[in-house]
Amino acid sequence: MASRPPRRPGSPRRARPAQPPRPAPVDRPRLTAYQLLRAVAAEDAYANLALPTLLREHGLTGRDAAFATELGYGTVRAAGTLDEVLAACIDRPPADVQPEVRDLLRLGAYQLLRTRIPAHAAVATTVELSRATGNGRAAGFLNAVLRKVSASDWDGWTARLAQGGTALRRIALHTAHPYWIAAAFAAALGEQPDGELDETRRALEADDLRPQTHLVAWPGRADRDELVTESGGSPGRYSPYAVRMDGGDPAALSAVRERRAGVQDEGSQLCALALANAALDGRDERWLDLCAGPGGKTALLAALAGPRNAHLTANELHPHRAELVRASTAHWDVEVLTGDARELPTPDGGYDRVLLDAPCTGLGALRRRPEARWRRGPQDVPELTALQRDLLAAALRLTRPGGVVAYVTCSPHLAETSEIVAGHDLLDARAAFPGVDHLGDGPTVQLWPHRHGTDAMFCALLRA
Ligand SMILES: C[S@@+](CC[C@H](N)C(=O)[O-])C[C@H]1O[C@@H](n2cnc3c(N)ncnc32)[C@H](O)[C@@H]1O
Repeated sequence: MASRPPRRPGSPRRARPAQPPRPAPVDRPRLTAYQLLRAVAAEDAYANLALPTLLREHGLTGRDAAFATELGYGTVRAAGTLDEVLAACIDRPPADVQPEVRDLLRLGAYQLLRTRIPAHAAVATTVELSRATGNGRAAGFLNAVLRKVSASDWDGWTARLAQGGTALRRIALHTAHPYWIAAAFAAALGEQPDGELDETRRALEADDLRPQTHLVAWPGRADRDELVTESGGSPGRYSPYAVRMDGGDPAALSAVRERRAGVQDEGSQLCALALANAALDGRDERWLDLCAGPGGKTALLAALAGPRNAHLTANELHPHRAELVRASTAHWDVEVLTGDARELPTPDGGYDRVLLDAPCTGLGALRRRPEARWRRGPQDVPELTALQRDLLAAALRLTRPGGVVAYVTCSPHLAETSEIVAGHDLLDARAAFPGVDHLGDGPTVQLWPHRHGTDAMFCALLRA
């Protein structure tokens, strides 16, 4: 800030013309991050959909865009743990804090505890932001609370908040996950809440990082090696069609613009491939993707079905998502139906291979949706598992005797995975994941971010 020359003691103060108060300077990346928090909290926005619009509106690119993204996504991801820290620093119930001020506090606390921004800058810029957003009357409160937050670091706060709790509670706080999700991960990894929890910690840490973008080079439409060259990425670890990008915008690639390649997590590719790879005797002509929207796996299955003289049908409950399936499969001969998979007007036993990529909690793809971990709750699970059971019964009914069903979820929650397929005739799904390491004892497959660098996808193969 420019400093004025000191006034000589005793010299008369010169009258200055009245000036309107100067608007507080706006730090656009921080303002963008704050507006993202408001959109998520007040409008139930999805952060990954709201952010690109905000970046465009503020004309942010390059380092500024990266900084706004880091602040916005990081704060949204850590919101639950940040709220516990803030509650310990506020002398009134957090629910009594005005929502705009609570978001400013979260943003300030995130900078203090999870970035290398110096404490004085984190506090000062948050106070400035309060003025720039019409919340200036809370400036003193923000300053006081954030100074208390800055008295310790992330490790110190999470250790203090976890005192007297289980080791799992500490890991959940430290990796910014709700306890019930940390418990679901531990159970899926076979670890106890009061045990060593080494792998659970690694899984939750990996789940707290932004994921690498994966591309799929659809067979028959794109060459994987050319996509590696064009994207500057590297070949996927397991899927013969995957490319792992090291950065950059996939939408800028000509292969993606020309719909020869798409964006798809390698784990999702592997689960679609597992259905195509599964051993099958007899007829292999009719494939079905039962819950297909928005059509990522449908596109890969369509690309695989054609050369094998199989025909693919896709079904989706919601008409707007069925439209997305049509768009994603426009280059192939795919029949797209719109309806409830439990009441499809197709004859029982009509299909040889059926993919049931079931609606689920999405706990295995939290890396992609910063706000999702705090929106879902354990109360969501029973309704979903009831639907998953009904959908699996429908999938088996639609499959011919001896045919195969791939039951897939992007969740590792045991209630949505092993417990749904228990009691059915399971194939050893590991055989349909050639070259994939760390697959455990089977017969089902659970992929993990920390083991495979993929979403935590589950796949069981069932004989109808
Ligand atoms: C996990 S998503 C499928 C993702 C898709 N396989 C992909 O890779 O792009 C589950 C889909 O099932 C749809 N769905 C939910 N209930 C359904 C039902 N009863 N019948 C058919 N589809 C349903 C949802 O709308 C959602 O699009």
